[in-house]
Amino acid sequence: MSTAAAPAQALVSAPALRLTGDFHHAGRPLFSGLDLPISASGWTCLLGPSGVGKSTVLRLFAGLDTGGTFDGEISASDGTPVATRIAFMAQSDLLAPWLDVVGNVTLGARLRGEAPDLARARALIERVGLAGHVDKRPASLSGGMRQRVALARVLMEDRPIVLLDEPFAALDARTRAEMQELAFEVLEGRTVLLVTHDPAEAVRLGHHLFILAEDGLTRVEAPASPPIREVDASETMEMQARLFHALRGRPA
Ligand SMILES: Nc1ncnc2c1ncn2[C@@H]1O[C@H](COP(=O)(O)OP(=O)(O)OP(=O)(O)O)[C@@H](O)[C@H]1O
Repeated sequence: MSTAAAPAQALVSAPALRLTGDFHHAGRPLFSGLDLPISASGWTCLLGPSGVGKSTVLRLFAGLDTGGTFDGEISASDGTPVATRIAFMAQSDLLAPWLDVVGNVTLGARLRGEAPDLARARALIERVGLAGHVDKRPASLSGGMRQRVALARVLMEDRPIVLLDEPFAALDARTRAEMQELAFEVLEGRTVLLVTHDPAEAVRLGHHLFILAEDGLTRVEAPASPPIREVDASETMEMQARLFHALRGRPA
């Protein structure tokens, strides 16, 4: 097993989270009376139509600007602040164009004034399949390669709470499956909130599944077997079909 699979340090326990409340953009409600529980030390997947507010939910957890007004509460089961314990991978890769792959993967440590763990960074870069590209800048990488740099960067952070906004969306099918497996392995024990449009991905990775729609939040029962699940297992495929129907507004 690669060294990248192991946490950089002993994991501080990962809390459960909860977001409750209302959110408005320019006086218009985006969601009202939302109550989203995120279980400790597992993967919660959030699906739903474009523009319904999934990224906004992630940004609220991360304490980032949303351009709107939130009237509610974000809490952790251990009673300590959430935003300072988060690693966040946004929908756009947000790579620094002047840094090479190693520089981008170790950016968090550098910004905090810490010495980056270069061995761990290089191991993660190898695990995301970019060992031959360490000296390249983002402009000379494909979209899928840039997304893998951003994935390595968020895995490098080794935080108890990890927010992922469509982290595998730019990847081809094979690489996507491999990166799902890598993320699931490296993030073992973390509290993970994954936003995805892909029912197959949600069913493969999720301990808990939610659909956020214009009329509110719906919990969809995940398969009984624990993730990470085989793509072609019958219960995975059956659940994927049910989730797909639920996303189309039909009974799950
Ligand atoms: N900074 C902003 N200022 C004004 N409106 C915004 C801002 N950011 C998002 N919105 C609006 O808020 C709504 C929710 O956006 P959000 O990105 O959270 O949706 P989403 O469910 O993640 O969508 P997608 O699946 O397409 O990524 C959208 O209608 C969007 O137009």
